[in-house]
Amino acid sequence: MPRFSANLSMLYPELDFLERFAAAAADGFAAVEYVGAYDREPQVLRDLLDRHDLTQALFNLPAGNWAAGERGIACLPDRIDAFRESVDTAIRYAEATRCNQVNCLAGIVPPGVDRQAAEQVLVDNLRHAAPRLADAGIKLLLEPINPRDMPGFLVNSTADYERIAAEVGHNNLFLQYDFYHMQVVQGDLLNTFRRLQGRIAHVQVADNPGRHEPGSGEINYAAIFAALDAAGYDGWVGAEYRPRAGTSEGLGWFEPWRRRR
Ligand SMILES: O=C(O)[C@@H](O)C(=O)CO
Ligand SMILES: [Mg+2]
Repeated sequence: MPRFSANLSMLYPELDFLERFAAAAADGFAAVEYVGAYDREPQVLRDLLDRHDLTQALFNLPAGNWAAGERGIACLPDRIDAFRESVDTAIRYAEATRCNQVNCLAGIVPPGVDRQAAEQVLVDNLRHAAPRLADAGIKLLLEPINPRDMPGFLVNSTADYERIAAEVGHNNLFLQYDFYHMQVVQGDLLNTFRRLQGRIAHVQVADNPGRHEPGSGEINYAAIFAALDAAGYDGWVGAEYRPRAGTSEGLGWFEPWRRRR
């Protein structure tokens, strides 16, 4: 039976961030995830998780200046020291929230920087991060993201992940398999999931086109959820989509799996 995590960076946009924890719990989610909450004290997050009996399923390494358009600093040649500090910060937040996996957003290749050079910076940074996170009992994930939603983003496909993971050469580098991004970039969703399942630590779902609720577009999520079960996938499934109307009103797809208190 799939276990769902509410992605608080996209769900409940009608609420302030800290109010979204209660809303997700009230709607029957057992876990939450988000891009990052480094502007909050870790204990504030831990208190909310405890108060609402929620698991922290995932968050991202610090991703730079989000408002200025940065989407990760791991491939930026002039931010290597900042990246290495970000790993320590992420460990501190993961320990406080009992989160056992973090995603690395590779970043957008800056103008004038060669993609291969940016990828080498990413590889070197992941070689730094993977063992440190492993020592803390935290999985490091790498998420391919489609270039339509995030133009210039360095890691777009599972082939990119496989090439980079082979270069990094550390077993603590897993794949974050976002079905929405993978549908946009490469399709063949279930074959790819099955082939890479041993390296997939987290999946996320949204439909295409529009990145709205599962069942709103072309992706057969009934088949995908059944296949996750059949494959014995025991990770979280991140509900990471733009609600078409109110978040709670749009949770009809989630009915079979709500946690009933
Ligand atoms: O798919 C996404 O956009 C997220 O998983 C993420 O981490 C970057 O926003
Ligand atoms: Mg995602």
